[in-house]
Amino acid sequence: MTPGARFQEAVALLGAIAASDRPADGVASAFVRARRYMGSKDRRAVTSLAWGVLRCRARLTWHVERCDLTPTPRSLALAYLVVVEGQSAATVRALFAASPPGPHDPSPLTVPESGLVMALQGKSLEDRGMRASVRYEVPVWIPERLAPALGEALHAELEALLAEAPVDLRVNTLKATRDAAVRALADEGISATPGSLSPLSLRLEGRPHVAATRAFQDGLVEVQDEGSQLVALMAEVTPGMAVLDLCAGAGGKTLALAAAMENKGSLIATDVSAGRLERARVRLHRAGVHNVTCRVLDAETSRWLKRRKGSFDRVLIDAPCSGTGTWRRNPDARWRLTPERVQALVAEQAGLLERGAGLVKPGGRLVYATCSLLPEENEDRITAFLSAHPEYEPTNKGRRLLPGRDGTDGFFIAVLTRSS
Ligand SMILES: C[S@@+](CC[C@H](N)C(=O)[O-])C[C@H]1O[C@@H](n2cnc3c(N)ncnc32)[C@H](O)[C@@H]1O
Repeated sequence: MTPGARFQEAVALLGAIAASDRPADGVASAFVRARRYMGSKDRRAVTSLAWGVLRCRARLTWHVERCDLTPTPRSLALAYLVVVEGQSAATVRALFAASPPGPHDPSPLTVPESGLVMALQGKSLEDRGMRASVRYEVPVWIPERLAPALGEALHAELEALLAEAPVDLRVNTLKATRDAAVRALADEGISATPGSLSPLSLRLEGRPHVAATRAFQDGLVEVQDEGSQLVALMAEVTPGMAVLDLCAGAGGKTLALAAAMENKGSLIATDVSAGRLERARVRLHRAGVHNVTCRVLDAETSRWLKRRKGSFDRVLIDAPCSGTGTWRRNPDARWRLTPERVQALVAEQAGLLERGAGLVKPGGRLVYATCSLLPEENEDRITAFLSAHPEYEPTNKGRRLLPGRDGTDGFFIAVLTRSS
């Protein structure tokens, strides 16, 4: 494909992402699958331009609007080429110069677009005139909602959310030690160094294709953010316990809990999503886990759970949340979050805490976690829960993990012990 055609496909991909309410990576996969004429280099170029634009969409929008143009996928991509990649006006014009244009080439530059390309020459992405929400690429209501929790760290943490997340692995202690996993990865040309927060974590150099390695396929390692590993560690499960992972999803924490339990005792993994639990089953099999029962939460499972009141040593609620702590990974997720959605999530979280509370046995613990940075999903939920549940005492009222300070995704983890 010509460079112009790649530009045109990136614009089409951005349009498809904007028109869909599905996550951008899913839209992108379907987009490239439907275009067999794209080779692997074309795909990389197209998605890398589209992702680049998404990562600085608010700042590019600011620049485009200052030039009196409407921000569209095409005007934003043009602005990206000039402001972020520093392309000259002549190089940009050359993308549109195919004569005659091929079927995948872009339509000629319009006069206002040429003006935009000229006006942006030499400009940098950031500008003192941008307000915080533009500068940090977040919805306008976000900075003031995060300020009470982050205080002076607000700007540094918003900045950290703009960076790309590193690739972290958790070593599966059912199959390997951390040293053995490092050696196995090194044999496959992957360099990994121990993380500093979790004794099981490895941080990889670069972004290798982990799923293609023997170490991964043999279940020695799983991809998991170090913060996510800490959630499972803070549950302090031991072999032989009865544990419920109420919102198990695709099993990230379940896997870590099962390894800590050394495959002994009972671990029930429930979720409302059958598809996610199916993915969990595949991962549990690869990891050599055999003390887990996966159950889709339907009316029957709910009745079954009710009969298990007061019977678990640990109940983990890895709650559905805004995911604000994971924005490094999903450049478009931040633009899909609304205050109304947060409100709905808060109600779900309160409901899940109520449900989990009754299932813990006296002396057992309820572990509540989110990958959110918003106080209403975190500290506020725990305060409200504790005031309604005198039978619970905080063992840890809430530990926060922050991308800037801790180098992990943003997390909140509270551990509450049932006294009676
Ligand atoms: C943060 S994700 C869980 C991630 C998972 N624990 C992991 O480590 O991979 C939240 C999960 O909660 C599930 N969920 C949403 N509402 C639920 C409910 N009422 N009961 C149980 N699970 C629910 C979602 O389907 C989603 O998989």
